[in-house]
Amino acid sequence: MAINNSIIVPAYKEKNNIRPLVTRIFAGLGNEFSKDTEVIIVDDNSKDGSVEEVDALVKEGYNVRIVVRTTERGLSSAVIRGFQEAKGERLVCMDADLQHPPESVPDVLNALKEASFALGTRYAPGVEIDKEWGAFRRFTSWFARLLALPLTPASDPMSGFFGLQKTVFASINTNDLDVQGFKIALELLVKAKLPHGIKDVPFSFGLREEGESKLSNKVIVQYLLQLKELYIYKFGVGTLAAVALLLVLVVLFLFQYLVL
Ligand SMILES: Nc1nc2c(ncn2[C@@H]2O[C@H](COP(=O)(O)OP(=O)(O)O[C@H]3O[C@H](CO)[C@@H](O)[C@H](O)[C@@H]3O)[C@@H](O)[C@H]2O)c(=O)[nH]1
Ligand SMILES: [Mg+2]
Repeated sequence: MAINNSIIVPAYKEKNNIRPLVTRIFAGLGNEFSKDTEVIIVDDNSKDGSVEEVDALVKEGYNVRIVVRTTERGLSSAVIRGFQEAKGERLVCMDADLQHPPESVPDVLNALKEASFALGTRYAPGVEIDKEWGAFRRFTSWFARLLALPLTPASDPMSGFFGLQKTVFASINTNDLDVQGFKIALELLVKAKLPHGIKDVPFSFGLREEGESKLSNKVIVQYLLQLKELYIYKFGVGTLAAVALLLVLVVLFLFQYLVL
């Protein structure tokens, strides 16, 4: 049967999460989607048994494959690679560590029946947000969203759980995308043409139980640099404004070193 849906999972040292992730995705897909969906794991040479785990799942009949990159690293570029490998007309991106509920994948696929972009959002009525987060993490998350507000009206542009139509992805020149860092959804929301708009898919961001987060200070700096690029891309900001923005970014950079 032809594949209509591709679930792309960037993964680095996620061996223990791969089995529960893949089995829960397919269990959640139900009759409508399970036959025409593939899962593509894009692994950056973890060498932790992830390849063997995927081989075992393939033998059990799951439509999953793993792309191992040996010369590149990084979440966003891994997602782009997965989109390029995908056979489906509907593309979904989600993390390997089960923080994005596999059972919500059908909601993303259903949203893509109408919308160009389906955005998993942690900021919607009735959604539980990050119960374990302290005040400072909540503040930085809120502030990071505030900085992105002039770029996109999307409710959660920092989300790593989203979907888009293959035609939307095909209309972008991937060389125009900044693939440093974690925020590939933001990049796509600003640069892609979305003729049928964005549909929110509320979800509760779970806790990582296996493995470790790869979020680092470097990722925060990459986000700030990405914002600067996107402001210039969108507004063609003049020199003065760009310098002002840079100053803000430098202050923020120092701020997170002083406070963290
Ligand atoms: N291939 C590859 N995968 C990576 C890399 N770095 C991280 N990943 C994978 O990307 C996913 C997210 O990484 P985490 O380390 O779990 O990130 P996080 O701090 O939980 O961040 C998540 O939440 C953010 C919102 O708070 C999101 O903005 C972000 O995109 C991500 O979904 C995981 O599946 C992880 O294995 C990399 O260099 N290469
Ligand atoms: Mg995580």
